[in-house]
Amino acid sequence: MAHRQTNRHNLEYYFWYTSSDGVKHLATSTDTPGAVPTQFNDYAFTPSRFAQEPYPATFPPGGIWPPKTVTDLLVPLGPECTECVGDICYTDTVCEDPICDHTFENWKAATQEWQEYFELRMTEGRGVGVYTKRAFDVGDVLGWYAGELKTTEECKDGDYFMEMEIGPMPWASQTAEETVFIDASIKGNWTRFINHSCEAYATFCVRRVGNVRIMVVEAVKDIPANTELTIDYGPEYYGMSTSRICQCGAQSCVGVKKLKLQEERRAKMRMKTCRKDCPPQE
Ligand SMILES: C[S@@+](CC[C@H](N)C(=O)[O-])C[C@H]1O[C@@H](n2cnc3c(N)ncnc32)[C@H](O)[C@@H]1O
Repeated sequence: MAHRQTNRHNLEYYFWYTSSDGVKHLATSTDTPGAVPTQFNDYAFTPSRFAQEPYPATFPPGGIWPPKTVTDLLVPLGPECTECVGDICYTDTVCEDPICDHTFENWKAATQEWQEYFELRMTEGRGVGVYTKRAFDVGDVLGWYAGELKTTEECKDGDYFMEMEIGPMPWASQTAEETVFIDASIKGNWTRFINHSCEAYATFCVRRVGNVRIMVVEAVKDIPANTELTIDYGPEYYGMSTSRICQCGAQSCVGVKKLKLQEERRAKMRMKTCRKDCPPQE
Protein backbone atom coordinates (compact mmCIF):
# COMPACT_ATOMS: atom_id res chain seq x y z
CA MET A 1 0.00 0.00 0.00
CA ALA A 2 2.82 2.41 0.81
CA HIS A 3 4.76 4.05 -2.00
CA ARG A 4 7.62 6.19 -0.85
CA GLN A 5 7.47 9.51 -2.64
CA THR A 6 10.05 12.22 -2.79
CA ASN A 7 8.74 15.75 -2.76
CA ARG A 8 10.79 18.90 -2.58
CA HIS A 9 10.54 19.08 1.23
CA ASN A 10 10.85 15.56 2.47
CA LEU A 11 10.29 11.89 1.94
CA GLU A 12 6.59 11.46 2.54
CA TYR A 13 4.04 8.73 2.36
CA TYR A 14 0.82 9.17 0.44
CA PHE A 15 -2.03 6.71 -0.11
CA TRP A 16 -2.40 4.91 -3.42
CA TYR A 17 -5.43 2.94 -4.54
CA THR A 18 -5.98 0.53 -7.42
CA SER A 19 -8.74 1.28 -9.91
CA SER A 20 -10.77 -1.43 -11.68
CA ASP A 21 -8.28 -1.43 -14.59
CA GLY A 22 -5.40 -2.17 -12.18
CA VAL A 23 -3.82 1.31 -12.37
CA LYS A 24 -2.55 2.98 -9.18
CA HIS A 25 -3.86 6.45 -8.33
CA LEU A 26 -3.12 8.96 -5.61
CA ALA A 27 -5.97 9.07 -3.05
CA THR A 28 -7.61 12.40 -2.19
CA SER A 29 -10.00 13.39 0.61
CA THR A 30 -13.71 12.98 -0.17
CA ASP A 31 -14.72 15.92 2.04
CA THR A 32 -11.95 18.42 1.12
CA PRO A 33 -11.70 18.69 -2.67
CA GLY A 34 -8.11 18.39 -3.88
CA ALA A 35 -6.67 17.62 -0.41
CA VAL A 36 -4.13 14.79 -0.49
CA PRO A 37 -3.97 12.93 2.83
CA THR A 38 -0.59 11.74 4.06
CA GLN A 39 0.19 8.54 5.91
CA PHE A 40 0.48 9.20 9.61
CA ASN A 41 0.43 6.34 12.10
CA ASP A 42 0.34 8.44 15.27
CA TYR A 43 -1.74 10.91 17.31
CA ALA A 44 -0.98 14.58 16.54
CA PHE A 45 -1.54 16.36 19.84
CA THR A 46 -1.43 20.15 20.27
CA PRO A 47 -1.87 21.08 23.98
CA SER A 48 -3.10 24.64 23.17
CA ARG A 49 -6.21 23.14 21.52
CA PHE A 50 -7.35 21.82 24.92
CA ALA A 51 -6.00 24.62 27.16
CA GLN A 52 -9.37 26.40 27.43
CA GLU A 53 -11.49 23.24 27.71
CA PRO A 54 -13.17 22.64 31.09
CA TYR A 55 -12.16 19.71 33.30
CA PRO A 56 -13.94 16.66 31.80
CA ALA A 57 -16.91 15.55 33.91
CA THR A 58 -15.92 11.93 33.33
CA PHE A 59 -12.40 12.40 34.81
CA PRO A 60 -11.82 11.37 38.42
CA PRO A 61 -10.69 14.17 40.77
CA GLY A 62 -6.96 14.92 40.54
CA GLY A 63 -6.49 14.21 36.84
CA ILE A 64 -3.97 16.28 34.88
CA TRP A 65 -5.82 19.09 33.11
CA PRO A 66 -5.30 20.91 30.79
CA PRO A 67 -3.49 17.94 29.26
CA LYS A 68 0.21 18.33 28.47
CA THR A 69 0.71 14.89 26.93
CA VAL A 70 -1.36 12.40 24.96
CA THR A 71 -1.61 10.24 28.08
CA ASP A 72 -3.04 13.12 30.14
CA LEU A 73 -5.82 13.49 27.56
CA LEU A 74 -6.32 9.84 26.65
CA VAL A 75 -5.81 8.38 30.11
CA PRO A 76 -6.94 4.75 29.80
CA LEU A 77 -9.60 4.48 32.50
CA GLY A 78 -12.89 2.58 32.52
CA PRO A 79 -13.95 -1.00 31.83
CA GLU A 80 -12.93 -0.96 28.14
CA CYS A 81 -9.36 -0.21 29.21
CA THR A 82 -8.81 -2.88 31.85
CA GLU A 83 -7.13 -5.03 29.21
CA CYS A 84 -4.20 -3.84 27.12
CA VAL A 85 -4.12 -5.10 23.54
CA GLY A 86 -0.35 -5.46 23.78
CA ASP A 87 2.26 -4.32 21.30
CA ILE A 88 0.89 -6.01 18.22
CA CYS A 89 -2.29 -6.55 16.24
CA TYR A 90 -3.62 -9.88 14.95
CA THR A 91 -3.49 -11.65 18.28
CA ASP A 92 -6.15 -12.10 20.88
CA THR A 93 -3.49 -11.72 23.58
CA VAL A 94 -4.57 -9.24 26.20
CA CYS A 95 -2.77 -8.05 29.27
CA GLU A 96 -4.61 -7.17 32.47
CA ASP A 97 -1.67 -5.57 34.27
CA PRO A 98 -2.57 -1.87 34.64
CA ILE A 99 1.11 -0.91 34.60
CA CYS A 100 2.32 -3.29 31.92
CA ASP A 101 5.41 -3.08 29.70
CA HIS A 102 3.50 -2.56 26.47
CA THR A 103 4.10 0.80 24.93
CA PHE A 104 2.36 3.07 22.49
CA GLU A 105 5.74 3.62 20.78
CA ASN A 106 6.11 -0.13 20.03
CA TRP A 107 2.48 -0.29 18.95
CA LYS A 108 2.97 2.51 16.41
CA ALA A 109 6.15 0.96 14.99
CA ALA A 110 4.52 -2.45 14.60
CA THR A 111 1.24 -1.23 13.12
CA GLN A 112 3.14 0.77 10.50
CA GLU A 113 4.23 -2.57 9.00
CA TRP A 114 0.91 -4.40 9.32
CA GLN A 115 -0.84 -2.09 6.89
CA GLU A 116 0.80 -4.20 4.18
CA TYR A 117 -1.91 -6.83 4.82
CA PHE A 118 -4.43 -4.51 3.19
CA GLU A 119 -4.87 -2.92 -0.20
CA LEU A 120 -6.80 0.21 -1.17
CA ARG A 121 -9.12 -0.25 -4.13
CA MET A 122 -11.75 1.91 -5.80
CA THR A 123 -15.24 0.58 -5.06
CA GLU A 124 -18.55 0.93 -6.88
CA GLY A 125 -20.14 4.21 -5.71
CA ARG A 126 -18.43 4.38 -2.30
CA GLY A 127 -15.02 5.86 -3.11
CA VAL A 128 -11.84 4.09 -2.07
CA GLY A 129 -12.19 1.06 0.20
CA VAL A 130 -9.90 -1.35 2.07
CA TYR A 131 -9.45 -4.96 0.92
CA THR A 132 -7.79 -7.78 2.84
CA LYS A 133 -4.75 -9.54 1.38
CA ARG A 134 -4.99 -12.35 3.94
CA ALA A 135 -7.67 -13.96 6.13
CA PHE A 136 -8.39 -12.83 9.70
CA ASP A 137 -10.28 -14.44 12.58
CA VAL A 138 -13.15 -13.04 14.60
CA GLY A 139 -11.73 -11.04 17.54
CA ASP A 140 -8.48 -10.08 15.76
CA VAL A 141 -7.39 -6.48 16.23
CA LEU A 142 -6.58 -5.31 12.71
CA GLY A 143 -5.44 -1.75 13.28
CA TRP A 144 -6.22 1.52 15.00
CA TYR A 145 -7.58 4.93 14.03
CA ALA A 146 -4.78 7.54 13.91
CA GLY A 147 -4.97 11.28 13.28
CA GLU A 148 -5.05 14.76 14.82
CA LEU A 149 -6.66 15.02 18.27
CA LYS A 150 -9.24 17.80 18.27
CA THR A 151 -12.00 19.19 20.47
CA THR A 152 -15.69 18.58 19.78
CA GLU A 153 -16.04 22.26 18.86
CA GLU A 154 -13.57 21.86 15.99
CA CYS A 155 -15.27 18.83 14.44
CA LYS A 156 -18.87 19.20 13.35
CA ASP A 157 -19.42 17.14 10.25
CA GLY A 158 -16.80 15.38 8.15
CA ASP A 159 -16.12 12.05 6.52
CA TYR A 160 -12.99 11.27 8.55
CA PHE A 161 -13.84 12.33 12.12
CA MET A 162 -13.86 9.63 14.79
CA GLU A 163 -15.37 10.49 18.17
CA MET A 164 -13.85 8.75 21.20
CA GLU A 165 -14.95 8.92 24.85
CA ILE A 166 -12.42 10.12 27.41
CA GLY A 167 -12.27 9.40 31.12
CA PRO A 168 -14.18 6.35 32.36
CA MET A 169 -16.79 5.14 29.91
CA PRO A 170 -19.97 7.22 30.05
CA TRP A 171 -22.02 4.34 31.40
CA ALA A 172 -19.66 4.13 34.36
CA SER A 173 -20.48 7.68 35.46
CA GLN A 174 -24.09 7.37 34.18
CA THR A 175 -24.46 11.11 33.79
CA ALA A 176 -21.86 12.57 31.49
CA GLU A 177 -20.18 11.89 28.20
CA GLU A 178 -16.94 13.61 27.28
CA THR A 179 -15.25 13.01 23.97
CA VAL A 180 -12.36 14.00 21.75
CA PHE A 181 -12.23 13.72 17.98
CA ILE A 182 -9.57 11.98 15.94
CA ASP A 183 -9.40 13.84 12.63
CA ALA A 184 -7.89 11.75 9.84
CA SER A 185 -8.93 14.02 6.96
CA ILE A 186 -5.40 15.21 6.19
CA LYS A 187 -3.20 12.94 8.34
CA GLY A 188 -4.18 9.39 9.17
CA ASN A 189 -3.49 5.73 8.52
CA TRP A 190 -5.16 3.20 6.21
CA THR A 191 -8.15 2.74 8.56
CA ARG A 192 -9.49 6.13 7.36
CA PHE A 193 -10.50 4.37 4.13
CA ILE A 194 -12.71 1.70 5.72
CA ASN A 195 -16.19 2.01 4.22
CA HIS A 196 -19.50 1.35 5.96
CA SER A 197 -21.58 -1.79 5.51
CA CYS A 198 -24.89 -2.68 7.12
CA GLU A 199 -23.45 -6.23 7.44
CA ALA A 200 -19.92 -5.22 8.47
CA TYR A 201 -16.90 -7.43 9.10
CA ALA A 202 -15.42 -5.26 11.85
CA THR A 203 -16.19 -2.67 14.49
CA PHE A 204 -14.42 0.30 16.05
CA CYS A 205 -13.97 -0.06 19.82
CA VAL A 206 -12.00 1.60 22.60
CA ARG A 207 -8.98 -0.31 23.90
CA ARG A 208 -5.73 0.41 25.72
CA VAL A 209 -2.07 0.13 24.70
CA GLY A 210 0.15 0.64 27.75
CA ASN A 211 -0.96 4.01 29.13
CA VAL A 212 -2.82 5.33 26.08
CA ARG A 213 -6.42 4.92 24.98
CA ILE A 214 -6.90 3.99 21.33
CA MET A 215 -9.76 3.21 18.97
CA VAL A 216 -9.09 -0.18 17.39
CA VAL A 217 -10.60 -2.00 14.41
CA GLU A 218 -11.70 -5.42 15.66
CA ALA A 219 -13.05 -8.26 13.49
CA VAL A 220 -16.62 -9.26 14.43
CA LYS A 221 -16.58 -12.27 12.09
CA ASP A 222 -13.98 -14.32 10.24
CA ILE A 223 -12.77 -12.35 7.23
CA PRO A 224 -11.54 -14.15 4.13
CA ALA A 225 -8.65 -12.85 2.02
CA ASN A 226 -9.52 -10.57 -0.91
CA THR A 227 -12.62 -9.19 0.84
CA GLU A 228 -13.64 -5.60 1.45
CA LEU A 229 -13.11 -4.82 5.15
CA THR A 230 -16.14 -2.87 6.35
CA ILE A 231 -17.40 -1.26 9.55
CA ASP A 232 -20.90 -0.32 10.65
CA TYR A 233 -20.72 3.49 11.10
CA GLY A 234 -23.86 3.39 13.26
CA PRO A 235 -27.36 4.86 12.88
CA GLU A 236 -26.22 8.46 13.29
CA TYR A 237 -24.32 8.23 9.99
CA TYR A 238 -26.50 6.12 7.69
CA GLY A 239 -29.63 5.57 9.82
CA MET A 240 -33.22 6.33 8.78
CA SER A 241 -33.13 9.84 10.27
CA THR A 242 -30.07 11.02 8.31
CA SER A 243 -29.94 12.35 4.75
CA ARG A 244 -27.05 10.09 3.66
CA ILE A 245 -27.88 7.06 1.52
CA CYS A 246 -25.87 3.91 2.17
CA GLN A 247 -24.79 2.02 -0.94
CA CYS A 248 -23.21 -1.01 0.71
CA GLY A 249 -25.38 -3.42 -1.26
CA ALA A 250 -25.94 -5.76 1.74
CA GLN A 251 -29.26 -7.61 1.96
CA SER A 252 -30.29 -5.67 5.06
CA CYS A 253 -28.97 -2.32 3.73
CA VAL A 254 -30.60 0.68 5.42
CA GLY A 255 -30.13 2.68 2.19
CA VAL A 256 -32.46 0.35 0.30
CA LYS A 257 -35.10 0.67 3.05
CA LYS A 258 -34.71 4.45 3.04
CA LEU A 259 -35.10 4.74 -0.74
CA LYS A 260 -38.17 2.45 -0.63
CA LEU A 261 -39.74 4.59 2.10
CA GLN A 262 -38.95 7.79 0.18
CA GLU A 263 -40.55 6.31 -2.96
CA GLU A 264 -43.68 5.27 -0.98
CA ARG A 265 -43.96 8.81 0.47
CA ARG A 266 -43.59 10.34 -3.00
CA ALA A 267 -46.27 7.99 -4.38
CA LYS A 268 -48.64 9.00 -1.53
CA MET A 269 -47.97 12.69 -2.26
CA ARG A 270 -48.69 12.12 -5.96
CA MET A 271 -52.01 10.45 -5.07
CA LYS A 272 -52.96 13.32 -2.75
CA THR A 273 -52.11 15.93 -5.40
CA CYS A 274 -54.03 14.01 -7.99
CA ARG A 275 -57.16 13.78 -5.74
CA LYS A 276 -56.96 17.54 -5.15
CA ASP A 277 -56.34 18.53 -8.78
CA CYS A 278 -58.35 15.98 -10.69
CA PRO A 279 -62.14 16.59 -10.92
CA PRO A 280 -64.15 13.79 -9.32
CA GLN A 281 -65.17 11.14 -11.82
CA GLU A 282 -68.91 10.97 -12.65
C1 LIG B 1 -14.25 7.37 6.17
S1 LIG B 1 -14.58 7.64 4.51
C2 LIG B 1 -14.22 6.07 3.81
C3 LIG B 1 -13.21 6.20 2.69
C4 LIG B 1 -13.72 6.86 1.44
N1 LIG B 1 -14.46 5.89 0.64
C5 LIG B 1 -12.62 7.50 0.61
O1 LIG B 1 -12.58 7.32 -0.61
O2 LIG B 1 -11.81 8.21 1.19
C6 LIG B 1 -16.34 7.70 4.54
C7 LIG B 1 -16.95 8.12 3.21
O3 LIG B 1 -16.87 7.05 2.26
C8 LIG B 1 -18.08 6.94 1.52
N2 LIG B 1 -18.78 5.69 1.95
C9 LIG B 1 -18.36 4.82 2.88
N3 LIG B 1 -19.23 3.81 3.02
C10 LIG B 1 -20.24 4.05 2.17
C11 LIG B 1 -21.47 3.38 1.89
N4 LIG B 1 -21.82 2.24 2.48
N5 LIG B 1 -22.30 3.95 0.97
C12 LIG B 1 -21.97 5.11 0.35
N6 LIG B 1 -20.82 5.79 0.56
C13 LIG B 1 -19.97 5.27 1.48
C14 LIG B 1 -18.91 8.15 1.90
O4 LIG B 1 -18.55 9.22 1.05
C15 LIG B 1 -18.44 8.44 3.32
O5 LIG B 1 -18.68 9.76 3.72
